[in-house]
Amino acid sequence: MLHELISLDERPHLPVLVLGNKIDLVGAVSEEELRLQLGLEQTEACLQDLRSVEVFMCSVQLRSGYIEGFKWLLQQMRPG
Ligand SMILES: Nc1nc2c(ncn2[C@@H]2O[C@H](COP(=O)(O)OP(=O)(O)OP(=O)(O)O)[C@@H](O)[C@H]2O)c(=O)[nH]1
Repeated sequence: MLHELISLDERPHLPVLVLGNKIDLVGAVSEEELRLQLGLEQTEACLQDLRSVEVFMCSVQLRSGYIEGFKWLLQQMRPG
């Protein structure tokens, strides 16, 4: 599903923000593991020039991480 979204020829300029939430919980996966599980390593390698995809680890509970993610998203969507 994520790969289908990322690989879409339609609107290739639109960025994709992946939020890895609940990092405050014991046993939460690391960013590395999340990227691996989502297959984002390969995606980055082959789609780097096509679509921006970024992972931000966060915790809504601790109010951390997601603001940076949305800031990144806004930045990607600014013209120029
Ligand atoms: N510990 C912790 N709990 C969270 C966090 N974010 C959301 N939750 C809790 O996770 C539960 C499910 O939240 P929902 O907003 O219903 O999310 P959902 O996508 O419908 O369900 P899940 O996929 O189970 O998270 C709620 O009890 C939230 O309070 C977080 O960063 N840390």
